[in-house]
Amino acid sequence: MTSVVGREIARPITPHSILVAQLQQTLKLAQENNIPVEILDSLRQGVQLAAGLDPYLDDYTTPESSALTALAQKTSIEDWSKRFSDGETVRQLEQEMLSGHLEGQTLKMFVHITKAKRILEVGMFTGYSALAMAEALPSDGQLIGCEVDPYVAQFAQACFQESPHGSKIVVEVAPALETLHKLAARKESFDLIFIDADKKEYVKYFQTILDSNLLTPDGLICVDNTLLQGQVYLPPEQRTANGEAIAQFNRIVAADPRVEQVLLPIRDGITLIRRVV
Ligand SMILES: C[S@@+](CC[C@H](N)C(=O)[O-])C[C@H]1O[C@@H](n2cnc3c(N)ncnc32)[C@H](O)[C@@H]1O
Repeated sequence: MTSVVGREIARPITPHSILVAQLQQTLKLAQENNIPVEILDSLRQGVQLAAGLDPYLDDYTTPESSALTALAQKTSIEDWSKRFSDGETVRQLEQEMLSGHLEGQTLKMFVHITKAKRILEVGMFTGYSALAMAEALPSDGQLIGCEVDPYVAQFAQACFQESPHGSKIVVEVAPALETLHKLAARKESFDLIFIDADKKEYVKYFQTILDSNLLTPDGLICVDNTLLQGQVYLPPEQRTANGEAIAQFNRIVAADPRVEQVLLPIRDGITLIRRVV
């Protein structure tokens, strides 16, 4: 489990972990008040069922490599707020951005299943998902990672050097849309594309990828955070700007006749998209 190593425990940022925290708070309130024992028992069972899921998924998913554990640990002890206030990062980054064990192993499995040789990652942060996917690439495979922040790109590259798979990763430091257009102009294409950068630009990434043939004919697009903490199905007035952007992205993908998609409730939601026409 990568979310609890290091200096600080990551705050809940998935619909399920937010639900667990909410249920635990409700149970605490119920215990402090004069609640009938049947209601308390029922609530306790609900908390047990919900709180046991994520640790169980972690326990029965293949462990991450030692290089990934080290990367996650290094990410969790970094003082991201200070890096931002000191002007070292161009935006406020946070350890919760790192996808982690379950999602990393899921992506790695997709690379094995699709036999991808060329991967594009849009939004790399400290490189956890990039390295997880690179571990599944053949020795002549390549992953291009798009990252806008030079500090975190360098942080990731230092971690890649500690892994025998790091040499498969090439980092492009620039706004992702610029990199997508540059790659399209060079007629490059990818078997697997992982989208995980600016939520407000997801629609543009998706449309650029399809319109510019950046995806190979049998290629797979994986999109992260498509549940956005549950905001996409909560009442619209409870959505942040990112929640609204993802709700709109999901509607646009669902209405696009060029693709078929499935939204998996893994972590904060991963949508798999393939081109059909
Ligand atoms: C959620 S994090 C990526 C997490 C990473 N994929 C992982 O699984 O550990 C998003 C990253 O996208 C980067 N980003 C945000 N907007 C971007 C843009 N327009 N172009 C490139 N990178 C961007 C951020 O700097 C951040 O590092």
